Amino acid sequence: MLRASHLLRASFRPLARGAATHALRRGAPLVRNLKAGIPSSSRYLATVAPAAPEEQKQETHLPIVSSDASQVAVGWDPRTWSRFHNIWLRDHCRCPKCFHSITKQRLLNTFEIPKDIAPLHVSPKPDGLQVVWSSSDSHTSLYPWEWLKQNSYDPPLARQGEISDKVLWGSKIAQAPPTVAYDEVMQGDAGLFKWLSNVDRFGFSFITGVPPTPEATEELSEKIGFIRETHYGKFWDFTSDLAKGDTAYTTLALGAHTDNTYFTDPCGLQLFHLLSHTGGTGGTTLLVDGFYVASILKGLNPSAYNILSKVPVPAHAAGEPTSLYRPNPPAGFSTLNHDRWSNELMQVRWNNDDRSVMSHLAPTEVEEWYEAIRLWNKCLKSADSEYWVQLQPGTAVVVDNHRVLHGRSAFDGKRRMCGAYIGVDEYRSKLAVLSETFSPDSVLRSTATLPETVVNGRNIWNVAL
Ligand SMILES: C[N+](C)(C)CCCC[C@H](N)C(=O)O
Ligand SMILES: O=C(O)CCC(=O)C(=O)O
Repeated sequence: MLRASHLLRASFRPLARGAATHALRRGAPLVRNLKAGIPSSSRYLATVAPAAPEEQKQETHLPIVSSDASQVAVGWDPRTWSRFHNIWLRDHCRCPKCFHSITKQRLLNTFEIPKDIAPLHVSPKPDGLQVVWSSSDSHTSLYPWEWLKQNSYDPPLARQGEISDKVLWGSKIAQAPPTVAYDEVMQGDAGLFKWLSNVDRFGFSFITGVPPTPEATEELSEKIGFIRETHYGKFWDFTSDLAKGDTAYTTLALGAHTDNTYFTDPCGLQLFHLLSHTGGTGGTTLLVDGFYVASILKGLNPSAYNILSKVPVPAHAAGEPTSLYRPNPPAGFSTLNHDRWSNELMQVRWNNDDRSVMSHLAPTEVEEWYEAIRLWNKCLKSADSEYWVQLQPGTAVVVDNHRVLHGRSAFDGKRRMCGAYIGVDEYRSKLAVLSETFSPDSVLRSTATLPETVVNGRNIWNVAL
């Protein structure tokens, strides 16, 4: 049954023929907004009923909205419509009855929403799409325009043209490596945001001016989030004494690798700070951007890229008598792991020393898999990929262990390194919290002043919720 509130002979039909299209006013002209600075998606807009002369200066431009028995359509411009299912909109109501504004948890019982839920009517308001539901209480919901745009799924709009601000790099990063000053980080959140923004964009960052002590380095690590304790301890201060059953505790060279491939959930960040190196040489640090190398491999040999994206690699940490780590599932995870939704490369997992028996390869896969990792290794070790840097006491480095591989050259003499792991969720949570303040997105900016919206310091329309 159609709930026609108004019908406008629209020049386009966003929903099934005959859908009720909310007419701002019969014949309301569809005008090209010539004002400079109007975002492209809102260049063509229906103008709210022509205002009386004295109100002309306060024109409000709103999308056109339509609804039918199953969906609501929002016309951003004549060629760009989003369609939201009624059940989806009702489920995502964030009024105080449906959504706990402090805890940011759903109060609404999703399963009591009638399957045939539909609007009594929809109308475009300056603050967003208003829906009055045909429920006994005529429940009313408001959805901010920018939130609808960010969460549009038919079609997806938020990712269109979204350019990842990740900077892929090779050896030339040596000319201007991402760096922040310790004092800036310790002074406050702005410096911490700059540091973590470096890591988000480049996959690593140096921190200069760090007091060359384990205590100062531990305190710095904890600015990001609580340290992730493992069988190597919490904050580590290590040297080449095999204090732990791992080659990191020797003088051996370590090829480019990511840590914790034997964990189901490898740590997110790894912080290193060289405290001293006396009576010897070597121990130079190696950094390689796994995302950069993967992009090279994908161009050079897509088949090898696909094999590394498909074949799971088992791994173990078995050097400590009291622990024997393997990931779950034991077959492990592929070397290149992608976001199932965007298909974007999200994680590199690679440590050939910690790799276990490849007992699950199909016979036809064996030779092509070895060929693929041979090419992968060749790309990792190319002069164009490797960034060698000699750490000094006072300069720490933090590495995104899901993206950047690290290693070191062999060394002799007495070398003391300290550092810590930080969980990937702790890192991403801290960056998200800082971003709310230092780089709010269009949804946060456009809804910040709406009533009952920023509660307990957090905007209920945060796209992370
Ligand atoms: C960082 N710390 C020195 C504590 C331990 C290093 C462990 C290295 C291990 N082979 C891995 O790849 O995870
Ligand atoms: O000793 C170093 O410089 C790095 C050691 C290492 O790769 C690790 O601990 O994972």
